Parts: sequence; structure tokens; C-alpha cells
Amino acid sequence: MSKTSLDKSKIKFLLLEGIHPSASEVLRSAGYTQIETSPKALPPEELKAKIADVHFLGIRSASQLTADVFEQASRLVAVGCFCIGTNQVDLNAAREKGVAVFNAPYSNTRSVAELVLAEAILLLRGVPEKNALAHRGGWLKSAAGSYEIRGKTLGIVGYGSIGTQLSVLAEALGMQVAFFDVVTKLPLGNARQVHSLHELLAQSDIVSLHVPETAATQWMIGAAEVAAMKPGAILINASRGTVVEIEPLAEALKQKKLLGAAIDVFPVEPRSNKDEFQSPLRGLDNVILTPHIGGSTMEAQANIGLEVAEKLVKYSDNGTSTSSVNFPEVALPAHPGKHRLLHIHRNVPGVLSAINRIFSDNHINIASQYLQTNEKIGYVVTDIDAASSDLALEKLAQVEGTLRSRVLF
Ligand SMILES: NC(=O)C1=CN([C@@H]2O[C@H](COP(=O)(O)OP(=O)(O)OC[C@H]3O[C@@H](n4cnc5c(N)ncnc54)[C@H](O)[C@@H]3O)[C@@H](O)[C@H]2O)C=CC1
Ligand SMILES: O=C(O)C(=O)COP(=O)(O)O
Repeated sequence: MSKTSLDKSKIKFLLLEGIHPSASEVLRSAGYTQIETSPKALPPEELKAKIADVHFLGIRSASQLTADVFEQASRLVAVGCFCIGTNQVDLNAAREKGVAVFNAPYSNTRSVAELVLAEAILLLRGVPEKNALAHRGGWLKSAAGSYEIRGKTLGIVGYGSIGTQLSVLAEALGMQVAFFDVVTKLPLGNARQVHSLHELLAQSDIVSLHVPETAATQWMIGAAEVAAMKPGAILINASRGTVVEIEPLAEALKQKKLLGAAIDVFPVEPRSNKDEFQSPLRGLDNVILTPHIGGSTMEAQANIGLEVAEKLVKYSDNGTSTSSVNFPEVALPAHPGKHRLLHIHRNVPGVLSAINRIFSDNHINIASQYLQTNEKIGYVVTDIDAASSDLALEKLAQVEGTLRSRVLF
């Protein structure tokens, strides 16, 4: 349980992993001055030491925000994931601390879709091998094993924001698109949904993975799935490294059962550009290996910087939690002349009445009040006169079930 009343000049932002400067610009123009940045993710012990002092943390996909880390985060108000995936954050631990988590669900989707299509074209033409050979002084002018992308079947696993964009772009190039998703989805264009992963694998010339990291997607592509793919097919993974078992994939590529693969994400990824990348796929010329850069374009990163920083500013300035991934969503108007009390609590019966009893017992007039809950937590926002806010905040923090409370003025 914690009580926080913050003044802008004291609010500390820590932005890790080379988050685009557009984020710092948004924060500065909103009046925040304490912004520390780092080009890399921090090792667990360093992160734990640092987070104790931070109110807002910005990360990308490499920082691991475990329950242990949240244990130390006594001042943390919100986390901004300047990316799509939030699997690197223990969302339950964040919720238990009353910490809202935000992300950028759309800004880098086009970048991933473009990279995947480019890789599909290069692999179908055997460019990675021909390129590697030419760098060693070889010359392999041959049409053998080279194909056009037109007319080929692209099998998309996970028909969400990225999968659907890829589907549209692939059809524009004359591909047939099939997809598998656990949810029934409206197919775009002439795409077709199939009913099982193995059905998809059996009919696709190129399989591209676009699922989130969850218990159900872990090692979703193993030896049996690689075996179920068409001989001479291509596998592309720009989703998460835990979705594909690398050993059976490497074996199928060595045996030429698969024509090639493009892998952007790995079970273990180096923490910074200075660390060594290790993988059984190293040295296979029919594999495009990229260092988790599916979403790394200037356009995507600049937009993500703006999008997530704006969400953090709104949450900090007026309590708006719209599009949070772990919090009840409340879109709040301005509160001129009033103090705004934000109260985050476990969603158990009686909390709202306990809160409102504080106001009535102490003769505090409520100017406006908003409540939103999800299955685990409730978020109550109450605007009152400035004169009563210290007393109200102190009493709110004592309500049974309180996770966090703060005041905005
Ligand atoms: N390589 C990179 O730099 C990037 C990687 N990503 C990864 O791509 C993932 C997908 O991104 P979006 O398309 O924006 O996500 P999304 O949430 O819009 O779509 C994911 C789709 O996968 C489906 N799905 C979930 N579990 C499934 C399962 N077990 N089997 C089949 N389908 C399942 C969902 O129903 C949904 O339609 C992200 O979660 C992230 O991990 C995202 C951006 C950049
Ligand atoms: O958006 C995502 O989920 C990604 O995987 C991109 O991660 P990154 O910001 O490049 O570390």
C-alpha cells in the first residue's frame, strides 16, 4: 500500500533500451524535467536498485520486469512498454502494486509485415546463400530452387494486427493467404481461415508466425510441426523466441527439408549490441538471422515514442488509463479548480462505500466521481475541493484493500 502526492518537478522517468527521443520530447513539453535515458536494458540487480527511485519506467522487449523487480518499485506509478509485446512484464505483480502498464499496440505492425514479405521474397530466390557465397568469392548463377512469390500460399499463424497487415500486402503481390487463429476472425480480401495449425502447415509454402508469447504459444512449432510442413517450405518467425524450438528447425534446415527460414527472435537474446549472439542457426546460409529488429524502423520507433509517452503523460497528469493492458480503463476530463484523488484497490465488495463514507463523514463535497473495475482491481477517481484533499488522501490510503492512492492538482 502506498500514498503518493507528486509535484511534476519531482517525478522521475527512466527510459531504457534506446527508446526514441520523441518520447523525451513529449515528456519535456508536458513539463517533466527528470528524464534519465539508457541505450540498453539493465541487468536484474541494477534494475532493482534503480527502480526504487523511479515513478515512470519505459522499456522495450528486453527488460524483464519480474515480481522481484516490482517488489522494489515502491514509487512506481506506471510502466510504458514502447513496443507491442508485454510478456516481459509480470502484469499480475504490476497490478498488485497498483502500477498501470501501457504499450503501443499498432505503431510497429507495418514494419514487421514489410520485413516478413521482404524475407519471403529473398528466401524464395535463394538470395541468402547466393549472397553469402558471393562474399566468399563464389558465383552461383542458377534458377534451380528459385521461385516467384506470386501464386504461393502464405500461412499466417495469429491473424491479429500484424497478421492481417501481412495478409493484405501478400495478396497485393498475388499470394494466396490462409491463416490459423484461436479466435474466429473476419478474413480480409480472399484470405481463408483454417481450423488447425497442422492443416495450415500442410498447405503453406511459407509459414509466418504472429502470435503473442503465452503458455499456449510456447514451443508451438516443434519437431512435429516442422515435420508437418511441406518439403521445401519456408518458416518465418518475427513473433517471440519461445514460439519455435530451434534444434528441430536447425536440423530440418541442415537436411534441406525446409528451403530456408528467417528468424528475428530467439529463446535467449543478447541484452545489448556488445554481447555475443549464440544460436544453433549460426552458419546456416539458408537462414536470415536478424537481431529482433522487426519493429525497428525510424518511423515505427518515432511513433511509438510519441504514443506511449502521451499515454504516460495523460495517466500522470489527469489519471486517464485508456488502453492500459492491466488496468480498468477510464477516460477523464480536466479537473479545473479541483483536486483529483486516484484510488486503486482490490475489486472486493465494500470498497466504494468505504471510500464514500470518508467523504460523507468528513463533509467533503464530491464534484465528480468515476469508477471502473476489472475482475481484480477497481479504480475510483474523485474530484473534490483543494482544502479537503490532504485529509481525504490520508483516509483513503487506510481503506481496506487499497493498493495505491495519489492526488493530482
Ligand atoms: N519482432 C518484432 O520486433 C516484433 C514482434 N512482435 C510480436 O508479434 C506479436 C503479435 O503482434 P500483433 O499482431 O500486434 O498481436 P495481436 O494481439 O494483434 O495478434 C495476435 C493474434 O494471435 C492470436 N493468437 C493468440 N494465441 C494464439 C494461439 N495459441 N494460436 C493461434 N493464434 C493465437 C490472437 O487471437 C490474435 O489474433 C506480439 O505479441 C509480439 O510478441 C510485435 C512487434 C514487433
Ligand atoms: O513490439 C514488440 O513486441 C517487439 O518485439 C519489438 O521489440 P523492441 O521494441 O524492438 O525491443
